[in-house]
This record gives sequence, C-alpha cells and structure tokens, in this order.
Amino acid sequence: METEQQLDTLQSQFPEVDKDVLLELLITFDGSVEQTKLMLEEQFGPREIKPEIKGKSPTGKRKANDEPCVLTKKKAFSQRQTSFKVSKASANISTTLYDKEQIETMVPYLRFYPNFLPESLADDLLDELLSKRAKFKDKMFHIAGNECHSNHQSTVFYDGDIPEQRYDNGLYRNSKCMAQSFTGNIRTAKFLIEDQANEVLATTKRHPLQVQSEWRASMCVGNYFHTNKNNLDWHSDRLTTIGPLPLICSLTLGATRIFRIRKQYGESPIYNIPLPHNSLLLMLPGTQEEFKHCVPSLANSLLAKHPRANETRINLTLRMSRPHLLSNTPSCPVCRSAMTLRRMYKKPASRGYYFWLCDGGYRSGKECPGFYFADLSQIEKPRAKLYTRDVKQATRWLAEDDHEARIATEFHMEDVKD
Ligand SMILES: O=C(O)CCC(=O)C(=O)O
Ligand SMILES: [Fe+2]
Repeated sequence: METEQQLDTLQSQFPEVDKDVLLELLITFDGSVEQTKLMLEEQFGPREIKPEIKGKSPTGKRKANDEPCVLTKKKAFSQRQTSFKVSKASANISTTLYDKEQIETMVPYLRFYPNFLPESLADDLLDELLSKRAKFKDKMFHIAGNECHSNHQSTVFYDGDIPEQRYDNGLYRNSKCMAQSFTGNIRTAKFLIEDQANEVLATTKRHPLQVQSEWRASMCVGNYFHTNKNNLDWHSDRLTTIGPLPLICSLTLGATRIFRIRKQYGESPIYNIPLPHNSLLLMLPGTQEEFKHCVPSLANSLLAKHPRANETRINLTLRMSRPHLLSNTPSCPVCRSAMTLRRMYKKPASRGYYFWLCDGGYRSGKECPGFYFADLSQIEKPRAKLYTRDVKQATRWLAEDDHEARIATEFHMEDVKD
C-alpha cells in the first residue's frame, strides 16, 4: 500500500489525529499500519477494523481480538529496500570538509580538534584498546522481527561502578557484551576531554533540558572497526540514558576513516568528515536531535592507514548519563518492558516532540505498540513522572533555525484534539 493510502486508512479511523502525527508514527513503526493502529488505539480507544486494512495491510490479515501482527521477514525486507531507495535518492550531494574551519562553519553543531591528546597518551590508548579486541562484541538487535548483528564491534566502559540497570544503545541487551570499567588511560583522556567540553559549553546558551551542572563523562562507548569493511549505519544516538540535548565527545584512534553527517529531515547535503588518529569531534547539544551520522564502508572511506593499527580504527564516544532519567524511565503500558526516548522529526507540525516507545521488540523481535509522549519538565528531579498521554503536556524542542516547524507549531495544537 502506498504511504498516502496508508495514511488515508489511518486518518479515516482516527480523524481526531493530525495527519502529520500519523505519518510520523507510521514511520516510527516501519510503515506498519497495524502497529501504528495498535498504538493509536492505546491512546484513543479501539476502532473498528475497516475492510481495506484487513485486505491490503502489509502485515497480512488480522481478526479483531487477535494478537498484534509481527511483520514477516520478506515484507520487512522489501520495506527496508524501499526506504533505502529513498535515502539513496536524497544522498546524491556530498561535500568533504577537511579542516576545523570548514567543519564548524558548515555544521555549527560540531567542534573539531585535530591532535587533541598528548601524542604519547593517544598512542598508549590505541595500543591498549588494540590489545582488548576480544572485549569488543557484535551488537545484536531486532528490526521488524528480524535478528540483526552490527558490522563492527562495540563495548561500553563505565566510570566507577557498572550500573545494575544497563540500558540503551543496543549494547547492553547483548549478553555477550560485558561492560568494563574505565582504565587509567581512558580516565586521563576523559579529564582532558571534559575540560574542552566545558570550555565550549560555557560559550553556548544552556537550554533547561540540558544537563545543568558541569559536563562529566560517566560512560564511554567504544567502537572497533577492524578493517575498512566494518561500518556503522546511519543513526542518531539513543537519548534514553543521556537525555535530550546531550553533548557527545568522540575520539578517533588508529586509521583515518570518513565520518558522515546529514540533517534528519529535508533536503540536506551529506558532509564527509575525515577523522584522523587522535582527533576529537564534539557533537554539541541538538546534534542527535537534528542530524544522523554514520561511518560508511565505501571503497574510498579509508583515507590513511595507521603505522601500528593498519586499517583498524577505534572510536571512543564519551557520554554523560542522567541517573534520574534512568530511574524514571516509564515501563510500557502494554507489555511492561522498558521504553526508549526518541524525538519526532519528519514533519514540521509534529517535529520536536519527545516520546517514549516500547523497546520490547528491539530486544525480542516481538513488536509492541506501547507509546507515551515524554514530559521532561521534571527531568532533574529524583522522582518524577516523565510521560503523558496528552500532547499538550509533551516536551518539545525545535532548533532555532527550524522556521518551518516553528510556523507549523501554532496550527498543530489546534489540530490534535483530545
Ligand atoms: O565511530 C564513530 O566515529 C562514530 C561512533 C558512533 O556514532 C556511536 O558510537 O554512536
Ligand atoms: Fe553515534
């Protein structure tokens, strides 16, 4: 079924929901009308199943009172092919940014520091991480019922105790992936990176949703790209433990590979940023909300081998988790699984709303439509309800230059009725 038809089907059953919101949800549920409908029924009450949904649904037939349908492998695959075609079509223009000035001018959410650490610390850190290769594991997750493995290996380092509740990013759901503690070299690097990060933050306006204290890295995701064939797909980093508007500091060690970044929505160019050994890239607050990034495995994406690491590139991304956010993460109203925090971005009228989505399917492959809007107004409180069913209570953040969505705001509140 074409997207327009899917939207019409949903709109006919949920006339009270704005079409832009329906589209956003349809995309969130990988194009599944059934899953979108189940989630909407959670919010707005059950609806009659219209014949067109039964007959033409991408997930096959469904009787009333049946268990939710799960996408078949074949269907999920063909849907992904479609979305791949779309992203390929808009991916034509790509520009390479070679130095600090070009990077920070073209993508003002980024800060770039070549040769950041003292040389001997960067080399020691690289050698130490190369020797720990066995600790880096495939990420494992499910998309629309299919088990998937990442094409590069990862691990997580924690500063201090490894928390009971390890969650987010797809890493902690993999039993093979044991978290590790910060080593001496990581801690030394962390202090230097924190100083740089806080210096930059001091020059920017702090949003109430951001961390209000000094920025301190409490965890670090390590990515191991053994050869140029190992890649990391387009994504924005999960917000569940690090919260909205996070700062993420990314240190590259070993081979020079291309890092790509593009806006989440609209006609955006793709920027290629070569990241050499010992370069630090800061992704400032708003980067995860507004952009996607990846490390592609193009033939020309390996720009320089490293004298000792050869083709291997190791990346450390330092992050600050927000403990109250973790302890106040809602559980799914449908299946009680933990939920992940995301932000809508596709359509101007709904862009910027944070929401919680059930994560059960990501881990088990059994999809669940659990959904809440996120109310992050109390995010700094130890005990707070961070979810709501009412879009008027939902937290929204829009980029200052997102005029399209800022104009759409006024209309949106009228459009979404109780
Ligand atoms: O390897 C990189 O440069 C990026 C890593 C990354 O995007 C991530 O860990 O989420
Ligand atoms: Fe990332």
